[in-house]
Amino acid sequence: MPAAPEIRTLTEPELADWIRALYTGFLRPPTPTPAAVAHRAATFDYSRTRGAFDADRCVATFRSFPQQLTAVGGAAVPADAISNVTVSPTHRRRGLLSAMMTADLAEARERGDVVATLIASEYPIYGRFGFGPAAAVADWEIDVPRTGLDPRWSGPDDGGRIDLVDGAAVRKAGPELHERFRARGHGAVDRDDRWWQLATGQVGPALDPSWTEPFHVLYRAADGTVEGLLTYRADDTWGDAKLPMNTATVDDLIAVTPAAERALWHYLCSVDFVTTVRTGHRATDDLLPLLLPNPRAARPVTRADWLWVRVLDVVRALESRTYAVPGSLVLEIADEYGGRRGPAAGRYLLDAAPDGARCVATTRSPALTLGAAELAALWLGEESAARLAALGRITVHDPHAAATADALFRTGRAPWCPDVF
Ligand SMILES: CC(=O)SCCNC(=O)CCNC(=O)[C@H](O)C(C)(C)COP(=O)(O)OP(=O)(O)OC[C@H]1O[C@@H](n2cnc3c(N)ncnc32)[C@H](O)[C@@H]1OP(=O)(O)O
Repeated sequence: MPAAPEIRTLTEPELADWIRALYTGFLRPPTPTPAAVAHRAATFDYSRTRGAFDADRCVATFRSFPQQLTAVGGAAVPADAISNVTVSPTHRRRGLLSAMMTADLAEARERGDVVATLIASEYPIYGRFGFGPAAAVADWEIDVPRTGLDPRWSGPDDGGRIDLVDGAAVRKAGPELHERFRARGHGAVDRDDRWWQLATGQVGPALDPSWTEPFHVLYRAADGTVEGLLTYRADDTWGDAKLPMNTATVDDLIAVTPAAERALWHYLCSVDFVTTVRTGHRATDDLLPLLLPNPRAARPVTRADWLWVRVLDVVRALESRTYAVPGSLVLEIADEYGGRRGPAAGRYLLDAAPDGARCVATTRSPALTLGAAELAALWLGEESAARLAALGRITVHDPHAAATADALFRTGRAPWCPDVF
């Protein structure tokens, strides 16, 4: 029987081999370019980058980094963001992911992170570790000629203006705009400098020779404040009868006012030649379809789980968000994975009010018993307790408790994480 692969953190000389394993797991051409290695070398925290090594070959990858996740009400909570998870096909289903995850989550809890986050490649992987789908996304395809929008539109009529700008202008205005955006949207995560460099091509061409420059547009309100950013690409498709049939695809559209959101969508649907708009991943309750005079012109093409959350510290997670109405609830959280007690396990009394909440361990009888994954699905307002109870995933001890939980936890707008990480 060959020795089990050794799981440990990385040293810099092993990075190229680690990236090769990463590309292998994601079915990308395996050998990284020197630029890709150099870029990651400059941005990685090796103490949070794990690999599994069989003899001298890296056969599994796992990385985490610090992140700020916006809770309901706008507070940023420290999150352990998990990414780059792969196990090579030669070593699958031997527990390598489980071992790397267990080690990372233990460190995150120790560090004081409130939650762990990830974007799951496939639904069945992470529930077993206490992650729950916490913010879904939806994509629409807009049939532009059917939207009912005025085809003679030539810009916002609200005093604002739209400007095409270059990547340098986006790197200047984008981060501050995004800070305002994420402070008002639960489910959003922070973006570092590297995010803006990648989005604007400062490092893109070196990392990926097929990278092409997108179009960037800023919306400024009448007083000059930047309130929205749109980044999009377009193809070059023409029909047989010399009719333009171009598709514009959104890379990023963030706005801090409905006026900016409305103007940016209207702008994109007004670009000459563009007959189809692909929206990219939006909030499931995005304003978009209803911004169009004919909402059916926006055909839903995707609705899927996106951001997954794992609560590591129940007290701080519940105290960090706001609640629409006052109320109290005793929750029993059943949390076990890999045969051990998980960090969310316990019985908690939540005393919630619109201006804050208090959560303490309690011995009182629970109103609801739920798993860590279900707690995550409720925490950002994504899921309904009544629905989880109907599915048998929440045990209801008090007949009013599911309704109370929904009154407390649900939010007027759906959570949304526009980013992939
Ligand atoms: C945040 C991100 O980076 S998402 C990207 C995740 N990576 C990928 O999808 C790339 C392709 N897939 C892979 O690399 C691997 O299959 C991984 C990482 C998903 C799983 O790694 P493994 O080492 O095989 O997982 P491990 O052996 O620890 O499995 C633990 C349990 O999860 C189950 N499991 C693991 N992966 C899957 C899956 N894709 N679908 C269903 N069940 C799964 C296993 O069957 C096992 O179940 P058991 O305990 O009941 O026996």
